[in-house]
Amino acid sequence: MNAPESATYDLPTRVASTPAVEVLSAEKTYPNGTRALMPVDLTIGEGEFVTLLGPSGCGKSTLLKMVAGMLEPTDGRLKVFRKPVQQIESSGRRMAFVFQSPTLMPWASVRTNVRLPLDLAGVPRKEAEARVSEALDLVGLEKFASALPRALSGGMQMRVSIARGLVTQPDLLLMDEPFGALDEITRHKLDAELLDLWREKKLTVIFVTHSIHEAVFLSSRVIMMAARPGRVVEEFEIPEPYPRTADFMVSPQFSRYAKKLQDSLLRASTAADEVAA
Ligand SMILES: Nc1ncnc2c1ncn2[C@@H]1O[C@H](COP(=O)(O)OP(=O)(O)OP(=O)(O)O)[C@@H](O)[C@H]1O
Repeated sequence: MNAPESATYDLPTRVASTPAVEVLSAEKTYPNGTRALMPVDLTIGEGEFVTLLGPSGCGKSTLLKMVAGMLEPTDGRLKVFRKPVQQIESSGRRMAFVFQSPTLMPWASVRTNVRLPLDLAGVPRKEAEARVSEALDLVGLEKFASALPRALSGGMQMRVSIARGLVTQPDLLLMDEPFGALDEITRHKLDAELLDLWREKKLTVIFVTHSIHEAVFLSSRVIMMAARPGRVVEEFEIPEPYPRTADFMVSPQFSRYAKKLQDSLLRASTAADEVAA
């Protein structure tokens, strides 16, 4: 992806001012009786980069899908840009969801795949094409607009998926382990590019991962969750300046944050085992 024009980052961390997402005692029990989430209270400010971290089954995806309005809470409420999720359009703001798998239409070109949300929304073709070109440019795939997905590497397919999210010009980007299936080097490259996009587009991001290192590298705040039943157990600020370069990853402070998260993850996993025993 292209670097933002100005690469000077002055913010130590984003200051949570206006809430972008408010989770108000929202909980979820699935129809089969699985208690996926105990009541969660969480406010995410505009411009934050928040990561949900925790052992398998702790409800990260469930929480993200409730924020997206793809799942109804069993009890409690969620607001996005001060409106109930279903009324986000009336706030004049938009959100996009990027899944772990790129889920591209294999028979359609990169350009057509990225245009899909605009076609579904009935955006006129000329405007849609211009926005697709801009989104492909942002993720560095403008030269591959006519290619079919199978001609692209896993990392490039994920970029297409991100472009498809960005084409709707979202204010809030929800990402469910988007780089989990990629090799370490590609993942790190996309992490760095995502931070550039976050900064350039002034996005609010909620990012699900299993990776402590990814969480430290990306986040202004990490929410630690535990399983059985799923719940939020701790949260951590990562008040380090952006951009976060490769040097940050080998710094003593990076190791300190990683150790804190590792200890917390261990506590979260042990808590689940004790509940299960
Ligand atoms: N549609 C569903 N019906 C019933 N139970 C579900 C459903 N989706 C998820 N669950 C259960 O809810 C709990 C939370 O699942 P969820 O996928 O939200 O966790 P997660 O933290 O995202 O897990 P992972 O890290 O493995 O992706 C798990 O016990 C899971 O098996």
